Amino acid sequence: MARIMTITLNPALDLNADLQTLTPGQVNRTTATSLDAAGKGLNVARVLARLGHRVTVTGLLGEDNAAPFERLFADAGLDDSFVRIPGENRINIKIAEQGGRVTDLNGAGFQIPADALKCLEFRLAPLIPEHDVIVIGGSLPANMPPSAVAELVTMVRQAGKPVWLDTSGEALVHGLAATPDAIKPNLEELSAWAGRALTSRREVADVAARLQAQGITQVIVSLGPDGVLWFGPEGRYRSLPPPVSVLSTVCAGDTLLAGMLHGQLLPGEQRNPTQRLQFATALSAECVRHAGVGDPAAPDFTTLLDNTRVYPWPGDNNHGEMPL
Ligand SMILES: Nc1ncnc2c1ncn2[C@@H]1O[C@H](COP(=O)(O)OP(=O)(O)O)[C@@H](O)[C@H]1O
Ligand SMILES: O=P(O)(O)OC[C@H]1O[C@](O)(COP(=O)(O)O)[C@@H](O)[C@@H]1O
Repeated sequence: MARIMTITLNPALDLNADLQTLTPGQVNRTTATSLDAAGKGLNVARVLARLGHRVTVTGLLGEDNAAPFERLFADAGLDDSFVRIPGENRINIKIAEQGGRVTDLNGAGFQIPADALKCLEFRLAPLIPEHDVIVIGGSLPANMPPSAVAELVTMVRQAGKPVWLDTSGEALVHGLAATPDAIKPNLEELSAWAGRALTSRREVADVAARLQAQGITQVIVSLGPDGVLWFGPEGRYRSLPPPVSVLSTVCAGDTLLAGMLHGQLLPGEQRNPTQRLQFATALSAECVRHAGVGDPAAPDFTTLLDNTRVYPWPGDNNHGEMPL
């Protein structure tokens, strides 16, 4: 199995609260709550570790409430290379209603010391060559300039290693300019980058083609319950997960990215694109049935897999005009 390093610049404790229906401005009673160490790079790392990979987790970690993160590293078997900084990691609130709607309240994160990025780069320099792929995931701390993402993407590329990026907003704008190997925006994030709402497959395909022409080999666009549009080196594919009963969609995107990266790392003879997308999509559908990341060991995972559809999507017909 591969060695992967994930970078989380702004980790979070996810306060997951489940309830029937949220009534703003009222006292609401939850049916379940949990506080979990999270953040995009960490969630990706958890899935990859479950899939048998050796994973190093790094980034910046606030030392005042580091304990739940350190417990996760130990429990999930993740190699901890986080740079500790003064202060607290943020708390992100995730309100999951019975109907499947999730409301996210994501914090801005800690203020980082002036030398934090340099310290991290110093930590990363010897680690990057030891890993097969680097994943950069999530937002940036409030006072970190978005150009930091471009700096990190460039650092990995210059070391000759592939880099996968999952972020949003200005950090995505800067990160894309540095040409990562793969990205996994959802439709909203890609639309924000494109500067307009993308409402048809053709519009998404046009944006993906621009990114691929720039050198971003894989553009994985997630569409929530409508699955995935994948623009990769082997062609274009569309996947559709089976209907599942949704408890919380938090971590679905991170699970999808981890599943796609796992497929990429399989030995050559197992790297069938249809099966890889099918696996990653089914794993992300598994994820939304409960809190936390997707579980490939779920007892009915094979059924989910069998019921996940993947369609090659040739460019020479009018499918591009289809709504998403
Ligand atoms: N309601 C759902 N039912 C089944 N699968 C889902 C559902 N929501 C998300 N997924 C799966 O998880 C993937 C990622 O979800 P999405 O919400 O698009 O990402 P993000 O969490 O990054 O916004 C989707 O592409 C899909 O495969
Ligand atoms: O860094 P950001 O963009 O605020 O996102 C962090 C949040 O995203 C998550 O990683 C979940 O992401 P996905 O739902 O996209 O998989 C949460 O665990 C975390 O609270």
